[in-house]
Amino acid sequence: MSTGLIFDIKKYAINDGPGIRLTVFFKGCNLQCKWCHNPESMSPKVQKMYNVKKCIGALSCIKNCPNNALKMTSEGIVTDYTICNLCGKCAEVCPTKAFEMLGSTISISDLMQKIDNEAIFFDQSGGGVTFSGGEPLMHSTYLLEALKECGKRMYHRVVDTTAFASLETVLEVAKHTELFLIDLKVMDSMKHKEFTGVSNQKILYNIVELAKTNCELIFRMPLIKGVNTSKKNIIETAKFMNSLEGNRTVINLLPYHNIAENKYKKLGTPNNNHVFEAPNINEITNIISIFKNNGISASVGG
Ligand SMILES: C[S@@+](CC[C@H](N)C(=O)[O-])C[C@H]1O[C@@H](n2cnc3c(N)ncnc32)[C@H](O)[C@@H]1O
Ligand code: SF4
Ligand code: SF4
Repeated sequence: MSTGLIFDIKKYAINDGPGIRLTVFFKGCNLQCKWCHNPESMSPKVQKMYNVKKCIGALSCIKNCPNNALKMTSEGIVTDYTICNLCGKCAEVCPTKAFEMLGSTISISDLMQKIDNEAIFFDQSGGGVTFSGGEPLMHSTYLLEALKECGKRMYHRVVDTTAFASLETVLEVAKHTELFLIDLKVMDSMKHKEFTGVSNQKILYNIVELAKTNCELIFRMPLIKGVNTSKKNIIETAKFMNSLEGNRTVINLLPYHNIAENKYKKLGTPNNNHVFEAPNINEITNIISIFKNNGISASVGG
């Protein structure tokens, strides 16, 4: 049985598909979006987060570190990552959880136990399980095992993905998924590469093929001023959606927010000095009507 690196499991999620859901967040992403609100999901390795505001100077972390990797400074505890082996012993003893380890492996049977515990909410609300991240398709062996187990129990399955994987993987996962949530981040491939680290050619090709299956597809677009809010990009997005097989005409708009600002600081990775902005309400209304005029039903949220 495989194991997956997971950084969070969120109960009672209501924005990751229909009904009340349990969302499993994988750690590791093959895109590196400059606006990502889950920076703790980007690295495929276990990480350590330090919140200086929670640190009361108990120093139990320093005493418990087997490698002498911690030092008290005027700016709080500093880790020497050349000797820290991410064993987590500092986080274990920290009384205020100023240190937090990000990412742990979990067996399929343990994961299924957590999912089964929430099943009562799925039945009552028309919900189910969502696999998100990070990028779930980076963990395809584990993901497929989990999807198959959920399928045996008739749980509704959503995969929240970039579709940046081999077509073979995407189509195999599609056999065990009811609904895909997929971003159309920006249609211009150079811009896509500039802001996410990869071109969108493979993504768009995979979506064309995915649309030929019976899976439901809901598109999402993080709305970021100056990146993807131009009339040209909205029309190109609508044109692409209209070219797909099946009725693929729904897009959820997610206005940019910077709730992750603090997380970037705690991870010690300031967000590349990029300052992003969401469009204002008038601009969003205009985007929705451009979509509408081009046959696409767009709304905020989801
Ligand atoms: C964190 S991603 C995980 C799934 C997958 N990696 C993806 O990008 O589609 C989940 C959703 O959050 C959105 N998102 C990420 N950062 C955001 C931000 N700062 N503001 C608004 N939406 C954001 C993404 O566009 C995506 O629709
Ligand atoms: S993770 Fe382990 S090695 Fe690293 S600072 Fe904490 S206790 Fe020391
Ligand atoms: S693809 Fe998704 S998880 Fe990965 S960096 Fe972009 S928004 Fe974050």
